[in-house]
Amino acid sequence: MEREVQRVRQAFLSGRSRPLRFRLQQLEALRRMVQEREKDILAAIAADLCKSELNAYSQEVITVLGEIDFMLENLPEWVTAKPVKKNLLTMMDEAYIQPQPLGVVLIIGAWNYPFVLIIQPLIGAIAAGNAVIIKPSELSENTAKIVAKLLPQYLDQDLYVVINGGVEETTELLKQRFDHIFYTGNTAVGKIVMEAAAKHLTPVTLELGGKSPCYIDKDCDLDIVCRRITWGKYMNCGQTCIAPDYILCEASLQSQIVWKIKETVKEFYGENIKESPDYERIINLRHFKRILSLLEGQKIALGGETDEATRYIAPTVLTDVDPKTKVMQEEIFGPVLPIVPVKNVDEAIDFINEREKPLALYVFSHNHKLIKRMIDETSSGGVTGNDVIMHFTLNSFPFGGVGSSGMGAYHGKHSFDTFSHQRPCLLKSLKREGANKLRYPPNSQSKVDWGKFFLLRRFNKEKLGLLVLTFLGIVAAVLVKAGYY
Ligand SMILES: NC(=O)c1ccc[n+]([C@@H]2O[C@H](COP(=O)([O-])OP(=O)(O)OC[C@H]3O[C@@H](n4cnc5c(N)ncnc54)[C@H](O)[C@@H]3O)[C@@H](O)[C@H]2O)c1
Ligand SMILES: CCCCCCC=O
Repeated sequence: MEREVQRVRQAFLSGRSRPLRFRLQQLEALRRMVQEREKDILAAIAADLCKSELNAYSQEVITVLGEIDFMLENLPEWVTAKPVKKNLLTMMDEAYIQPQPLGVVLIIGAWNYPFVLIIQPLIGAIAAGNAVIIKPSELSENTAKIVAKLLPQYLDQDLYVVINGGVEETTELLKQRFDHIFYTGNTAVGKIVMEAAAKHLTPVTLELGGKSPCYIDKDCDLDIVCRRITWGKYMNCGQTCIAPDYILCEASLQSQIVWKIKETVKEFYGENIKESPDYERIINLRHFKRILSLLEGQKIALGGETDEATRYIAPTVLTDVDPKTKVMQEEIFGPVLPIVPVKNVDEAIDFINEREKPLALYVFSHNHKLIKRMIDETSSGGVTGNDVIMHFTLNSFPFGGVGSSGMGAYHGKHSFDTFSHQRPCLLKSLKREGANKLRYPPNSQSKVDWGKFFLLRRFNKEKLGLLVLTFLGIVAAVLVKAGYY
């Protein structure tokens, strides 16, 4: 493992990942890979999650292609040094921020969207000029294999390396020194990753999970609300990091919500859900059993049917759920939707704030003020009002968690920033030494007074002010040089 990381570091130190032209070429090659090998990629995702190729394309491949196009279009501007405002002490100098690659980045992916969750950060890391080691999830083994097979056929083989394996291999990998670790997965392993990173003072991005609440106000169109929630909850069989985890609403709304979700489930997946190409399966038996255990002692208002052999769990709704029960203590990550009755929006806000900060928050209401209030008085990674999931699709948004749902963010420019160091560069001339006497010892009250004047004085008309200050600066420099101070 050590040797493999060393090899990637040597490739980074060669400098070839840095030029803009190279980054663009690699991103274009990645796009070619996705386009030319689309069938293989879709087949792998489909095999891992019992997903139709159409769904694999729309949930994963579209996002990847959109992200590559966005990078190709904007990268030339992002890599350019940005001049910054100067003060009087630096106004004759060159001052700019130069984004630079961090070095060797480790990307650890999760299984639930196994392609996009490793390729989207990879796009950002390449765009920022880094070398990358990618560790796909071992649970989505087909996607892990196809990525390991295809990437070296299209990308630089020494700069971008896939290492497959499980806990043992990841543990070994985490002992190595990286310049950034980007991890997607559960919160418990997030802590392990952060602890390992701390040993080398490596910065981390942690894309974690949590229980994303969904508040339904009584002032709303329940037909539409339930269609949107049904879509976001049962997509990928509930195995989506930002799926609505549970509903908070007044008790009187519960029966209508159950009825409308039931109707929508029929519309989306037909009478025989097991036959629907749009309804996936649970990733493995361990997760299947874990989700089943969450149903114990609950009032099942819809669904509840299961089939261990195919890891099928029907779209399920639980009503009158006691917040102290197990289903409300952990992220469900399956097609089970508890409804927890609350008296009003105040109680809903308290409920959310008493728990860990979620990755997403959803609020449904005709009342715009109520939605704004929810946003103001709670915290979560992201929010969508009157819909679910959709904030993920906008790459001008930073995507990430807060508190126990994660740290750092990515997508679009935010990915580029995550994998870049914003390096401040100040280039001075070796001339004009006279002016520097103001800051050299021995200090004096008049030097301090000049310093205060140059650095603390605020002028309304900035340019005019700077001109005056420049003039005064020259006078001061002349006086200092002549030995008056
Ligand atoms: N925020 C996001 O973007 C996002 C996206 C997808 C999933 N998630 C969250 O991820 C969770 C589901 O994923 P998961 O954790 O089951 O995926 P997982 O089991 O695939 O684990 C994630 C990665 O961690 C590695 N790993 C597992 N145990 C490890 C250990 N002990 N030491 C080192 N590495 C280890 C795995 O090899 C894998 O690559 C949910 O909580 C979900 O909300 C978050
Ligand atoms: C529509 C794709 C959503 C992907 C969300 C990633 C987290 O699981």
